[in-house]
Amino acid sequence: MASLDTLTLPLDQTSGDDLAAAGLEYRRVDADGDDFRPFLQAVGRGFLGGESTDAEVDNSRLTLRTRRLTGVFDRAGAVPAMPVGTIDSWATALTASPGRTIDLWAISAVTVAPTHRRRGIARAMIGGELRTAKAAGFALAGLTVTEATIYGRWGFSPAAWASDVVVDTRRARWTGPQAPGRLDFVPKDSLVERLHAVHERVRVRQPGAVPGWDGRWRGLAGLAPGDKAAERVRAVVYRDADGVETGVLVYTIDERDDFSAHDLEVRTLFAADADAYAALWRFAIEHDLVGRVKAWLQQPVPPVQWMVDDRRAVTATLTDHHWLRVLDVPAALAARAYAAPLDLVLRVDDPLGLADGTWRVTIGDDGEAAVMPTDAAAAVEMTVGALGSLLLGGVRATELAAAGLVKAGMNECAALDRAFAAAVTPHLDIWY
Ligand SMILES: CC(=O)SCCNC(=O)CCNC(=O)[C@H](O)C(C)(C)COP(=O)(O)OP(=O)(O)OC[C@H]1O[C@@H](n2cnc3c(N)ncnc32)[C@H](O)[C@@H]1OP(=O)(O)O
Repeated sequence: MASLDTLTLPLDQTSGDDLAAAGLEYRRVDADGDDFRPFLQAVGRGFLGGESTDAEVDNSRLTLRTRRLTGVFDRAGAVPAMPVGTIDSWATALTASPGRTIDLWAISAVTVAPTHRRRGIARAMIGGELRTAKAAGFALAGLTVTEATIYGRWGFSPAAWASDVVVDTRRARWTGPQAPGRLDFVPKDSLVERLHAVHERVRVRQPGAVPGWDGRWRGLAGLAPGDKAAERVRAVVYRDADGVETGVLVYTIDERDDFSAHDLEVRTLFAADADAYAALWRFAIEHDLVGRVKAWLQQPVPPVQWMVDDRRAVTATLTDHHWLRVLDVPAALAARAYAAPLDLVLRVDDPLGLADGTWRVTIGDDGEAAVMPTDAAAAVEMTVGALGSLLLGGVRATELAAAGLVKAGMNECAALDRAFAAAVTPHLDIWY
């Protein structure tokens, strides 16, 4: 279904009616129409950015043409063409366990004009996306968030995490593996293809990951208009002993007062195997005239901590990154492979009524889940948010039970922990 053209789906009637009752218009925006520039300016304003130039509008259009753009308009406003609410969405693929993906309704660009905040516009827009996604057969919706306080009320919850990493290179002597391949600088204008190719190898094995897109790669590569650091972007690739490109590092060096201790800012580092990872991190840490390496969206427990002699030279700050919302419990649970058998009755509470119900969940020795509706008494109860967090195995049922988010006995929690244990720690390595 990732191939489904979401642009052809109708607008949600409930949201349209709710907004109309408040004197507001809910309508789709065509990336090639007159509405597009004001839509983009509204998104930029919502995310505290400046006004987009013509070149930036053209660049954004390349991506947003394939997405479902929806705006909320106030015809009584001073500039009625400028939406007071924006949202975009598209069908993509979430890796549920290594080598297995499930269709995901991805949501982004959620903004409401500061003049119109806290009147229920976001509620209407998010509700509209969830109902549309559910009606189209999606089992999951997902997003990355500006604030952790916003989306829980709609059943989203963190399912994959990422770490912001800072390495003090003066303390970090390399003790990690010696990679057998080679490193080479490559030109910026080759990076869209290179980032795409390496990331595709990474993300299919990485629970919590989604594919990138050309606009994302252009941005990281310093090829998007308006990028003030573009001329400082450099890129290095790793090729293994067979000449296969398995890693790419894109970075800038930001000057500090001490000319021997600048900051190397990693824009992105994708490595399809351990050798590529070690080679690229070693390159960054041992770079001359660099005192600090900073890298965002790294693995929750970054392996580089184990590759230097003073592990406290590496600071990793964990943050929730990928929030999921279950829309169809049987389909979401069937998406992944499990680590151990399980047989229990699960009750899921969903205040929005999209994924409410009671199911018998049976996981066989083959790690496959069968999920059937049942009237039997539930041994385990949880909110739809808790289920979203457990789904990829990024958090243990025992931990959520301690927080009161899962209601189950110790034995049921232990069984859930064994079954849901992730083969690879969930991680999302891009913003979307
Ligand atoms: C996937 C993404 O795009 S993440 C980006 C989110 N957007 C931003 O951070 C941009 C800046 N912020 C905004 O544009 C707006 O404040 C939004 C989109 C976050 C909220 O829009 P609003 O129209 O004001 O929200 P709305 O009025 O529908 O609020 C619905 C509920 O969420 C609550 N809420 C809204 N924003 C926030 C917030 N930032 N933190 C906590 N609660 C919030 C409201 O209080 C309300 O709660 P209630 O139902 O208990 O009364």
